[in-house]
Amino acid sequence: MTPSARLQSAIELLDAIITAARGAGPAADTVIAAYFKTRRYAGSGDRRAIRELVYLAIRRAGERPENGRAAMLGLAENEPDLRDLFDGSPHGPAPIANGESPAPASAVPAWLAPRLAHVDTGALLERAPLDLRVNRLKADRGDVLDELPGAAPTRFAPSGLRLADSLPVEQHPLWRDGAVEVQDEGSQLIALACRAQPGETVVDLCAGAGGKTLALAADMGGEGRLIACDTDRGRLSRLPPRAERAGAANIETRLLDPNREAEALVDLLGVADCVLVDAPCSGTGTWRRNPEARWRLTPDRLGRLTSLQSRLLELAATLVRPGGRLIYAVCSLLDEEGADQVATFLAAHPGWRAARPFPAPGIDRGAGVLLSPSTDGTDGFFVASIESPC
Ligand SMILES: C[S@@+](CC[C@H](N)C(=O)[O-])C[C@H]1O[C@@H](n2cnc3c(N)ncnc32)[C@H](O)[C@@H]1O
Repeated sequence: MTPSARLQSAIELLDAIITAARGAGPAADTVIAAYFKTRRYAGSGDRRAIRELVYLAIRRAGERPENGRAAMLGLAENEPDLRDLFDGSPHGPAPIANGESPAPASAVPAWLAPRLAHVDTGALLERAPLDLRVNRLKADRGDVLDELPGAAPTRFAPSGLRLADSLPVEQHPLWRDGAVEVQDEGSQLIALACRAQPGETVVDLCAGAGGKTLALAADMGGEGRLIACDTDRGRLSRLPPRAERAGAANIETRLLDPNREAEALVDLLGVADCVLVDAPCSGTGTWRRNPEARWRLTPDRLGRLTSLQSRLLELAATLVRPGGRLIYAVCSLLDEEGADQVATFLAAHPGWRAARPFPAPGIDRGAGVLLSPSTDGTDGFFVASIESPC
């Protein structure tokens, strides 16, 4: 493909990504994969170059652009050579007309900027590293390090590794044997904040496909009860095969009915040593992995998420035994999803006490801790550890 044809493809892809973001459609990666499936003429070099252009344009625009062409005209402001590729050639984009407006550059949507004033938002858009968690049920970090040249131990998570280059992890024997899982160091630290012990009863209330459940299982040495819940059947169904690969035999999954979650949890009332609420959230802390998520968040959606988060926090509290632990986490840097939620909870529940979830890293924020790409090199998270009265 000519450079102009690549640019035109990137514009078409951006159009599809913008439409998907407007209507809660598929994520950018899914849109890109579907686009190339029907365009076999694009070779691997073309695909790489087009993808690169698409993500550069996405990262540059905090607000959802009008269309793909505006997004790309915006990128051409940073990279003037791109302007020459708007050349009207057979597969290239039409020449730039007088008065055409490029999408403005910004790190975050304007309505969110004041709420993220405490964050280095530029770092939220840098490329994310690839971290692995070594599964201690099957392997030892030192041994895995020997097999992965260029990997280094993570700074704070004791079972983590950071890879120097991206690697098709799922094709690696270490992954196939269950010795490693892909997991950001921040997520590893949240599992660590649970201080799950062998023999305990631990509930992972929003387990999804079980990323943190598997880390908890390793901390429990496979002993005790680990109940992984979620309302999303598809996500939860991905956990059992992962647990099998990881050699984690003590996980039970429980599908919850949205708005009737408590009905499936009656037997756990007041008995859990620890409940993890890894709540559904805006994902502002993971924008470096999903930069187009900035185009999807609206005040309405944020409002729905914060209501759900406070409901889940209340539900989780009913499951914790006297003296037990409630760990609340969101991959968001917004106070309304993090520190404010915990402050409201503590005000309504006298006797519950917050403690720092781990000695380092993170910056204290309200009753919890914020992890962020700029200060800790992890995805952005808020995490709080709250103990119930005895
Ligand atoms: C941040 S994700 C969890 C990620 C997961 N813990 C991990 O480490 O991979 C939040 C999860 O909450 C689930 N969820 C949404 N509403 C829920 C509800 N009412 N009760 C329980 N889980 C819910 C979503 O389906 C989603 O899987």
